[in-house]
Amino acid sequence: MSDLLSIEGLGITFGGVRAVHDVSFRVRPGEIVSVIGPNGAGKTTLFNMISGVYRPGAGRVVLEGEDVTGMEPHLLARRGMSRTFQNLQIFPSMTALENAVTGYHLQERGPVLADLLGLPGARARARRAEAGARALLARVGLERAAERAAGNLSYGSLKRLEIARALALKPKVLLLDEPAAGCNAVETEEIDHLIAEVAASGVAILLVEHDMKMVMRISNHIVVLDHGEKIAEGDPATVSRNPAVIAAYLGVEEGQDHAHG
Ligand SMILES: Nc1ncnc2c1ncn2[C@@H]1O[C@H](COP(=O)(O)OP(=O)(O)OP(=O)(O)O)[C@@H](O)[C@H]1O
Repeated sequence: MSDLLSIEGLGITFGGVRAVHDVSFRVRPGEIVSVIGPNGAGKTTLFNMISGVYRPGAGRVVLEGEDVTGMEPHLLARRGMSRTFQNLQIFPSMTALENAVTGYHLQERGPVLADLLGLPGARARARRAEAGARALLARVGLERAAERAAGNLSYGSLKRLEIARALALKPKVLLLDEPAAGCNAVETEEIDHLIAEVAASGVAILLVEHDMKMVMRISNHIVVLDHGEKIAEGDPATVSRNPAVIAAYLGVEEGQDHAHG
């Protein structure tokens, strides 16, 4: 299968510190690719460059053969790349349904004035968005929470709500920033299933996640960063046996790892 997303030599420097340097990898439709690495390895920075939050200092982001480097997040979303954030960006006083509906607004091209003026079509659009949002809530297992204030939902439900909202954009690639952070084992497993189901529908998933068990369970491909550089990539079994990866996680300098057998 051909590449959907191609990351080519991405790099960025903050005040002389090389946060990410020359990172390349590819993501195909339906594939789950995880970016892992110790704290400060550059995962979030890499994500922010891919999703248009930061403009890379070097390299390219290519989406379906088109150079989208540094494109603003809302424009990327229209081209099929949507993301969630490490810190939930849910409106707590709004219902789950209203939060899911907000996902549709990015998708629409300029009907806001028509909506404000109450022109014909606005109500039909609102109905379509609501029906779509209800279907998405069902897809993430939240149909019965539709009318509840988001602020009263469990953490795991909020994480699923955020994924529902990102799915409203009908992404071809979905970037998930720590989808299991703060979740208990049961909630993490529910998110596992949801991610697998979304990938099975053909959406490419790119995720940053600290929960290593989850990463090993669900990833088809893992990219490992350390000190801003890619030190390994491959399937979970290969990556978890890689001495450089083990050393990075143990904080051992390269060359000393032999001492550990
Ligand atoms: N906006 C910024 N300004 C200056 N330095 C930054 C900025 N963002 C990140 N850095 C630095 O870049 C490096 C990579 O940080 P980053 O947050 O991307 O790592 P990470 O792998 O996501 O870490 P964690 O696992 O702790 O979330 C770190 O040295 C960090 O201090």
